[in-house]
Amino acid sequence: MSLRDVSNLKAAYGMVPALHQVDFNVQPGEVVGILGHDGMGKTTLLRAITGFVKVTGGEMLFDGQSLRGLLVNARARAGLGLVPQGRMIFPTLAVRENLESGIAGGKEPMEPIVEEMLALFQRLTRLLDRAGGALSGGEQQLLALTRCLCRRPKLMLLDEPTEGIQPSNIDEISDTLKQLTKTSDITIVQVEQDLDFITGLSDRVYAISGGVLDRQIPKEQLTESRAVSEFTGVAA
Ligand SMILES: Nc1ncnc2c1ncn2[C@@H]1O[C@H](COP(=O)(O)OP(=O)(O)OP(=O)(O)O)[C@@H](O)[C@H]1O
Repeated sequence: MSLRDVSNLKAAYGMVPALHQVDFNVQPGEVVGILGHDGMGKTTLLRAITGFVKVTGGEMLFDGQSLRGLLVNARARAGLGLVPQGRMIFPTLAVRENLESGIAGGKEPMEPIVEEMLALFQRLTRLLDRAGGALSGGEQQLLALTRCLCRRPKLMLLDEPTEGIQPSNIDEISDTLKQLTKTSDITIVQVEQDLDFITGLSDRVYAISGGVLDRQIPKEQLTESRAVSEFTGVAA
C-alpha cells in the first residue's frame, strides 16, 4: 500500500467544479511532478490537499490518515507544507522574520532551525536583515522554500516554483531541491508548466488537464515534445 494516496478527488469553488477526478499516489521520499497548462487545476489541487479549497468528493490519505475533515492547521501539523504560487512572503518583514514566521507556534527554539535551513540555502544568509520585498524573484522563491522547510514538513507541495524566475535562478532552485532530496527523507509534489524543471527533478510525472488527473507520462516520453503536448497541452 502506498503511503500517500489521492483517489477520485473532486473540488469546487462554491457551486463551480474545478477538479473533476484526481487519482495519484506518492511514495515516501519520492519527487512527483504534475504537469499542466494554465487553468487546468494545478493550484486548486494543491489547495485542496492542504485544505484551502473545498473538497466535494473522493479521498486523500496521508500516512494512512484521511485528510478530509482536518482543518488547514491540522494538516500542517500532520506534516504538509505548501509553497504557494506567487511565493506569498511578507514584503515588509526582514528575511529572518519571514523565516521565523514559518516556525511560530512550534515547540522547538527558532534559531537552530533557521541556522540549519540556511545551511541549505546559503545565499539567504547574507540577506537575513533585508526586507522580503527587496529580494529578487529567485531569492524570494528560495525564501519561500526555506520558510516552508522551517516547519519540517514530511510532504512539501510546490506550486510553480519557476514562475517568473530567470533561468539561472531556476537552475539554482533545482540544484538546491536535488540536494535536499539527497540529504533528507522529504517527499515532494510539485506542479509546473516548465517541462525541463519538472523532468530534471521528478521521479514520476503525471499530467492534469481540465481538472482531471489520471495519467502518468512515462519517463521515456518526457523527452518527446509531441507526446507531452498530447498529454497536457503544454508546449515542450
Ligand atoms: N477563486 C476561484 N474562484 C472560482 N474559480 C476559480 C478560482 N480559482 C481558480 N478557479 C478556476 O478553477 C480552474 C483551475 O484553476 P487553477 O488556478 O487551479 O489552475 P492552474 O492549473 O493552477 O493555472 P495557472 O497555471 O494559471 O496557475 C480554472 O478554471 C480557474 O478559472
